[in-house]
Amino acid sequence: MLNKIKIWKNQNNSSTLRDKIEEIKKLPVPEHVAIIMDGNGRWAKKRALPRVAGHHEGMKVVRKTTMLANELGIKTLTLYAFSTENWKRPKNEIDFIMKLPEEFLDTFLPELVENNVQVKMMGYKDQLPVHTLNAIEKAINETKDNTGLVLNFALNYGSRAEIIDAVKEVLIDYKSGIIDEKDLDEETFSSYLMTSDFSDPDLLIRTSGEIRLSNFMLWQLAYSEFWFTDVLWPDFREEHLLDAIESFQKRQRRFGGI
Ligand SMILES: CCc1cc(N2CCCCCC2)n2ncc(-c3ccc(F)cc3)c2n1
Repeated sequence: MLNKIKIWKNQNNSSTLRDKIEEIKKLPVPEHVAIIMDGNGRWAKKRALPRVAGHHEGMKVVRKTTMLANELGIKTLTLYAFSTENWKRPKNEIDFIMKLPEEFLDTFLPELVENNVQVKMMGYKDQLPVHTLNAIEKAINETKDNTGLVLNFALNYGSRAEIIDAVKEVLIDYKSGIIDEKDLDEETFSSYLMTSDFSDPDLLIRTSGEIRLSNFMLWQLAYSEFWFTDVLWPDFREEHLLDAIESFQKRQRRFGGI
């Protein structure tokens, strides 16, 4: 009997989820969604597991979130996977995290290719382990002609460093006569950032109840809608992404106007 109830509930949940997806698809979805995937360590701690168990569980959620974002027609999904500040963590945790891209791609790259997903990365590559970078660059190369969702991983990324480096590049171009001060506007400055190929995020999602940006896309998020949830990233499910997008669709964005 209990088994039959579980089957009925699962069937019911999946039809509810399917209904909600169809409802969401009737209205414009955010073109660019950015997610700060927070709460992995706390998820593990709640279960008396090592922190790395939370990161591993969080990796599985990346796949399901990516597949749903692709199905909804979202153009770009940027995931904050490792910040420039994360190097302060214990070495064993960093070593584990730096193996996750290989594990993820070994398992899911065929599915990403099959679903027309394009993998990209933004961040400071020089400090990443070679094995991590090789795996990511292989995926970038194998998906470069795909035209579906752009899955953009922010790895060893820090927004203030990104802005400082952009200013340095502007100064170099100014001294070389490539640009003049009258040329420098928001659009021109944006072209010097790591996100020059992307539109600004329309929606930022942050999990685990933290309400701060943590040095993530500070320039690019100027006009983005924010959606915060107490849900820990390893517990983030399709319905949470749908809730965030439904909230976005109900908001009227004014970009400073009335
Ligand atoms: C190297 C930092 C890191 C951390 C991480 N975590 C740990 C923290 C956040 C939660 C998700 C799991 N994941 N999960 C997938 C990737 C990944 C990155 C690039 C790529 F091409 C394919 C997969 C990943 N990368």
